[in-house]
Amino acid sequence: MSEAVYSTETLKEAHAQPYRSLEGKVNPSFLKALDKMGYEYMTPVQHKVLTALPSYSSDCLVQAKTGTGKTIAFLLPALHALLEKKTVPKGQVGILVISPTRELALQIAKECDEITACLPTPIQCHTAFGGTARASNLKKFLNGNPTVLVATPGRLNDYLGEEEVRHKFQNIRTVILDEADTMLEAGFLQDIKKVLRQLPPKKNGWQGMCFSATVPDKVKDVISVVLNPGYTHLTTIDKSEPPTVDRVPQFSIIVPAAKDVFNALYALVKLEHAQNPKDFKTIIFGTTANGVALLAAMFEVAMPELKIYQLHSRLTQNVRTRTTNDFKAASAGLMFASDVIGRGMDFPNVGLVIQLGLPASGEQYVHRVGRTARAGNEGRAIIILTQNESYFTNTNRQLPIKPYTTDLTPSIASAAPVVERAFVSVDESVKGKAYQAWLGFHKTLMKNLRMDVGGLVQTANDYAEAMGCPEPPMVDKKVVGKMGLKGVRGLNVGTVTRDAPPGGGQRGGRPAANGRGGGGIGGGPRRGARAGETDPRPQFGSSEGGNGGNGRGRGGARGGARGGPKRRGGAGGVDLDGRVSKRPNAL
Ligand SMILES: Nc1ncnc2c1ncn2[C@@H]1O[C@H](COP(=O)(O)OP(=O)(O)OP(=O)(O)O)[C@@H](O)[C@H]1O
Repeated sequence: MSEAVYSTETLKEAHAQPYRSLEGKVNPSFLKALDKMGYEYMTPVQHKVLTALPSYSSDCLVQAKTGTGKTIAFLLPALHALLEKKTVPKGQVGILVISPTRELALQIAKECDEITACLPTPIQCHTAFGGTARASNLKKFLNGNPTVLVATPGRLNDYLGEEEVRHKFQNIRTVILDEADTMLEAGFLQDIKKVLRQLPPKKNGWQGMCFSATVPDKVKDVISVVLNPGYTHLTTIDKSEPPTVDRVPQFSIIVPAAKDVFNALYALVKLEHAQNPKDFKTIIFGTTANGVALLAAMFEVAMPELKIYQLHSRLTQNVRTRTTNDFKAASAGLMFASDVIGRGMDFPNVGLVIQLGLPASGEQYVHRVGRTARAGNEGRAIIILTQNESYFTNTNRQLPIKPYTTDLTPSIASAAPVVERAFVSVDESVKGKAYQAWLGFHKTLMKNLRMDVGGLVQTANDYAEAMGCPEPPMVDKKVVGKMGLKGVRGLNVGTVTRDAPPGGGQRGGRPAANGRGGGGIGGGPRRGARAGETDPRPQFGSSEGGNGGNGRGRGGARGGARGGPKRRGGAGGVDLDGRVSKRPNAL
């Protein structure tokens, strides 16, 4: 099949093989569970894995488009082989699934629970990720029978630091990397290697399974950390097809400058909503967590007719989980998100994905687009870029992006007063954090953006002006130093204290030459902000891994997570919160 059509109806029409045809090959309890889940036919990737894999214990690299049912495609053979071989004693982990994000880990665990629900003896599936109570989860894990563990790398490494935990992996039989290209990328690779060092060696015979929608060549170079040479490579992607969700119409809107993005986004959402007022379920991806929080805050005021959601690493894990579940169940709403849900997450019936600003890569763009048009449904995708950022479409010519068909110019002009008014209600500290995150994110892209530091700061200040800041928000001098922006004209440098978040600034903080007549104390902090609402730490120089839930940083601190390794390896970059870290921008 060349098209990704995967609802039961369309699968039937496409003459997909029914799960029934696997009777005698797959444990009947799984077939019963699949039937209960409403999965009558195999999607192409499920069919391929279940019929073309030499054995259900074979090492494999599997590539299939987003939203085509890869989760079942790895769980089913691994679980079947686990039950058949019976080599994993009670209390030991048999299958380890490693996922890049907390939300995805939860989603996989839920699917595992469903598929094992009809077994005569239930199987326990545990999760381990940051931002959750470590001690009680670990106790449950150690005292329970976690036959399957779904984990994010940071918390997993944290667990594996304990002798008792390592003991539970002595009979491991399958290690699965979901979103394998991300897991084997520079940022995560060190974590994965560290995990593998704590597990029994590969020569003991455990199976490795790597699944992803995108598999760049650089990943194939390091795949040997989990797969034996001679592994089976299965793909349902036709080589002649563009490597993307080709049946999703994709459009771009190029606006002149950073100051125009808010008006353009508002005008676009207004227009798209008017065209589809019923069941308008849309995800809007921003570049940094704090940038996303800003958009959500503005839209809450500007568009009260829509239910607004937000998901990013600056929220507690409880809030993240609740919001994930709410948005999954919602029939309509506007979700503002960072890449914490850029991959793998299955939100039913999302009809539109909007990306505001540059994705980390062409692959990440594809994964974000893949949040729509899932399981056979329709969907569209739109990316808004500034003129400076428009190189993205030129350097990713394989992506089928066409110019947006409606001229938004008049709507953008009429959006301006609404957006301006809405920003009046947005807290200055939210603006300040978004400004700082913007600087951090774009600093790493200066070469591509063809900007020097002066131009970068000027553009950031235009962005601040567009959000209604009377002058550039204050940035802590330590942060300015870490960003390598010391002495750059136009910055409002000061001392940001515990009570004064970025954008606020301590009274009496040293005003800097901001090129706008000084002043220095930009948009003071909201007085009496509750503890925990502001970030006492300078926002650069630490590596949180807020996306991956690696057990450290904000979510971890609040949820009682213990610190994992201090940093990830790899090329320097800015994490999803716009903070400089040692790892690249991708998840
Ligand atoms: N055999 C099937 N029949 C009908 N629906 C299915 C089937 N298998 C999976 N689905 C549904 O398809 C959707 C996508 O599945 P899944 O999340 O596993 O896709 P994926 O390929 O892992 O996506 P991504 O690349 O984004 O991670 C889910 O809603 C899932 O419930």
